[in-house]
Amino acid sequence: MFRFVDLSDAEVDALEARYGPLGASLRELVDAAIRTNAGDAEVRDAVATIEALTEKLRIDQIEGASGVHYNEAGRSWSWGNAAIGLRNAVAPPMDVQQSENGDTYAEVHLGAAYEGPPGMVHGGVSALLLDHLMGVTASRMTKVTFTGTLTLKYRNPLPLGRVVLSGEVSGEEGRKVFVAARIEGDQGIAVEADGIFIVPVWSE
Ligand SMILES: CCCCCCCC/C=C\CCCCCCCC(=O)SCCNC(=O)CCNC(=O)[C@H](O)C(C)(C)COP(=O)(O)OP(=O)(O)OC[C@H]1O[C@@H](n2cnc3c(N)ncnc32)[C@H](O)[C@@H]1OP(=O)(O)O
Repeated sequence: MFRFVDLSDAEVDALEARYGPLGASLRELVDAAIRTNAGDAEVRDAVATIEALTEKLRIDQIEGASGVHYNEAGRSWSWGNAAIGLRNAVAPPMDVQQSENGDTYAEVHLGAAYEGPPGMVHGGVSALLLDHLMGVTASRMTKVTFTGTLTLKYRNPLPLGRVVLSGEVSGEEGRKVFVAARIEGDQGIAVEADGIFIVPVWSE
């Protein structure tokens, strides 16, 4: 489930330098596909080019999904993750910063690919990003935690653009870690979240 890989941090950096630009250019492609006004011929040509690229990448593939990896130094990476995956065009990708006291913070730009109501961030996208940031907050990247219960209050619409997430542990009780978090845009707090994250019995 969490796979140990015998790679140094420098080797992981080199792989990220190879695949990071691939994810970034795919995100550009997604945005361009949503916003293009190109005509029939241009779009047909684009489809053929994309299909050729897909075939090129299919030549050598892993079995199944990307998984969550960690190395000797305690670094963890999950390049397919829906919220933070470097190689996943679906992921913004969010970069979660953790301060020494464990509080978390992330600044994310959400463009056209994350729209729900017109010009606003999709509520499920807010939930996705909060869930992940809160999972990191609960785990402190030192223990496995799964989302048990997530409660969200959508207080105000969240315009597309720059958003800021923050979270902190609000309590602990046995294998339960309580986390509070929020997401805000330029007009203030849009979503408030409370979560109960559980250290699964099998991970102890
Ligand atoms: C090798 C080490 C490497 C470490 C490196 C770390 C790297 C970290 C990497 C990445 C950071 C994290 C980023 C992740 C972010 C994404 C988060 C997600 O999307 S998670 C996916 C969605 N969630 C699920 O799929 C859960 C599905 N449910 C389950 O698997 C189980 O139900 C689970 C684990 C939640 C509980 O199972 P039980 O058997 O362990 O727990 P029981 O013994 O029943 O309960 C323990 C206590 O928890 C409460 N509890 C149980 N389930 C609860 C729930 N759903 N809500 C609230 N409380 C619950 C119970 O009432 C009990 O509390 P009482 O001790 O009696 O006070």
